[in-house]
Amino acid sequence: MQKDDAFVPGLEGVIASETAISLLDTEQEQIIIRGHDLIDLSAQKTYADLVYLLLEGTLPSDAERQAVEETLKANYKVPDTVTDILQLLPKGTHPMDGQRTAISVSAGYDTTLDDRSLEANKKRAYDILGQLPAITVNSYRILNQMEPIDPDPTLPYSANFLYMITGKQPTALEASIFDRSLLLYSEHEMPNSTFTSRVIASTHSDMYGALTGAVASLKGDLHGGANEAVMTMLRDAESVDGFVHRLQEKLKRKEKIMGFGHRVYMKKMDPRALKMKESLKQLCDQQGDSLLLDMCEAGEELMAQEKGLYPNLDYYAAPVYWMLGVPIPLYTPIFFSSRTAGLCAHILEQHENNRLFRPRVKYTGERN
Ligand SMILES: CC(=O)SCCNC(=O)CCNC(=O)[C@H](O)C(C)(C)COP(=O)(O)OP(=O)(O)OC[C@H]1O[C@@H](n2cnc3c(N)ncnc32)[C@H](O)[C@@H]1OP(=O)(O)O
Ligand SMILES: O=C([O-])CC(=O)C(=O)O
Repeated sequence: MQKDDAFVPGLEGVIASETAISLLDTEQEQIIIRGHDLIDLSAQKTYADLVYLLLEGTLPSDAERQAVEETLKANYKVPDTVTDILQLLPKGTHPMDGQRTAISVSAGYDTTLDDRSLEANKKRAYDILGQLPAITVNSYRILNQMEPIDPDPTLPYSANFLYMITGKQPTALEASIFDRSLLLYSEHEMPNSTFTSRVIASTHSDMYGALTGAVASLKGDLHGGANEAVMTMLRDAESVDGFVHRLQEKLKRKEKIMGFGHRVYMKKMDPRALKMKESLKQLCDQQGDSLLLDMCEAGEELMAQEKGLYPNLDYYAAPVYWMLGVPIPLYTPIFFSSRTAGLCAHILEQHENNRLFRPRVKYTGERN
């Protein structure tokens, strides 16, 4: 029998799974995705490369990347009735909940739902990734009394996603910064949402169910929801002094500051946040307005001094999305859309090499 002292709150540091997908190597300071350093990949590769790497296991050739793009585009169409269901949700529903509902409902349209083979699961992953820009953006648009928008298949997948969000053709810089944000968000070892999806998949439940659980997990502000909370703080503060003052007040009240800290990176900045900070600088230079960068740097300095805490990816992704013209309620759904590539890779892996998750408890209740 397992001893009670095996209990670790929040499973901190516990090895929960074997995986060949990714590792946070805190000693070498690397995020390893199928053998490659994610930060190196972000300098040379696109989100479509990461989709292929995560689902197929190797980096694609140019022709294979092009085939990924074509496959995703061929799956852009969302069934009309899924859009109708989004229309029925109460206005004011968060698009994350719209996204969760649409993914859940999509199970009913899968004519091979009970086929959990690698081949069927991969096809399903590409289908869902293809549909996610329309599901995500149109959840937001419908819930805000706007007409759904159609994808533009002449644009690459990520540029089309940004186009659907803003309704404008992105510049080359905007498209490449958005693509990089998707790449950086695509996979990150065993965060709460990935663990959730693997736990669900381990009962032989299907990919839609595992992803639906993962959306719910990612929504919380201790996880993906932090990017929206960061931007709301920055927007409401309006100035560098206003932002610093707000952070100081929150710290006095012992509140958590969203966008700082990480379960794994304790004493340094999330390397992905550094990359998004570079993108923020580029956008500030291009737009001739450095306010958001100045605010973020002042917040970063204060948090290092006062708490010894450093930014995570959400802290710098938030102002980047703002400068790209993305409405705040879409920040976490975009994170989820990108992460679906990693999540699907984990669900595939779980189905291929399964052991049911069923841990035990440290009982603290009464016993008569
Ligand atoms: C892409 C992502 O999903 S990254 C995560 C995004 N989430 C956030 O940014 C939310 C804000 N951050 C946090 O809440 C945390 O840092 C987490 C949840 C990400 C990880 O934290 P955990 O490993 O659970 O650490 P925990 O919450 O126990 O914090 C340890 C200590 O640091 C403090 N701390 C950690 N993060 C923060 C923060 N953001 N602001 C203020 N204090 C913090 C805690 O208050 C605690 O202090 P104490 O020991 O004096 O009580
Ligand atoms: O790893 C985590 O716990 C959270 C995170 O940064 C991510 O999911 O990208």
